[in-house]
Amino acid sequence: MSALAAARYGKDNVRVYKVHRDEKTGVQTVVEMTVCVLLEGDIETSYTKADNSVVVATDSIKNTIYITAKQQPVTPPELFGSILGTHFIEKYGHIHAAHVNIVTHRWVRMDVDGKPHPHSFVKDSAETRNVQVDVVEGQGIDINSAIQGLTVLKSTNSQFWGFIRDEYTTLKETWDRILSTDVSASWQWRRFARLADVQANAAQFNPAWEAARSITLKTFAEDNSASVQNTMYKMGEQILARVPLLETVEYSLPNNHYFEVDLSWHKGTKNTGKDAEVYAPQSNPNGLIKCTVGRSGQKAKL
Ligand SMILES: O=c1[nH]c(=O)c2[nH]c(=O)[nH]c2[nH]1
Repeated sequence: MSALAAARYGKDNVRVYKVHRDEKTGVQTVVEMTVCVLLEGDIETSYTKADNSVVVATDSIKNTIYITAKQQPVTPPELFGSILGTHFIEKYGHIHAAHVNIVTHRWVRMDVDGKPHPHSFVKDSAETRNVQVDVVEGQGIDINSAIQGLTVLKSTNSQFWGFIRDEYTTLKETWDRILSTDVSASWQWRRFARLADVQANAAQFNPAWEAARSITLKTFAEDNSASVQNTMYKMGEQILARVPLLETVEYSLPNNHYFEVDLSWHKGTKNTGKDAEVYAPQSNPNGLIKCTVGRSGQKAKL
């Protein structure tokens, strides 16, 4: 005998673009996002008994995303996700949870002749702003916000020494290395009781994203890094200090290595140590360093 242990379904990769036209100034603002909505509830018989009477078609879910984007603000994405998720649990009595994921793509207003252009934008990197919104009937709304794909490099002021040396160690200690990573940073908000609670705090979401982004960049640039571990911890603690409504901040940072190249075989060319100028960027393998920073008093899961 078998039984359905867990199930959720919905529409993924719903691409949505919305423009706001300010009639007075002629300035237009655009948002492009990729949305996933997955539903949970009393849907077991659709799997076990071929009973489609409990199924909100994924096509209808896609339509609902478009209609909600038309009728409601799509920014901040934390609010849009909460509005969308709440719609499903309120509209359908047998749907008890909605899981909304939104990836917002980076369209940055163009500067032309030193002035912000009213309707032209540039995608200056693969960086995205992401949210995961879980709306659960009777429990509330959990929101996780994130930055992904923010690629950074510093050409000095990064060290790595004092690590374990044993019969497996070949890495040399260094007091000056290249540090490069693709930042994934996320921050977990304290649970919101309901949509009204998210609406009451909606003004906090954009400043939190700006703070997370600027603290990440500033700390990366200014810290004379002892290790990826230590630098990411410094980022996390500053973000928590800046945004009281956050419970945790999480980082996942690949260490994208740049190796020195010994060129002494060519006429004794000096290209190592203090003479290193030409390096070989490595695609793999890479270090991968993760951490979650919480508030002291919270239990650590180490
Ligand atoms: O910042 C670093 N942390 C490590 O844990 C590590 N390990 C390694 O080989 N290089 C580095 N760099």
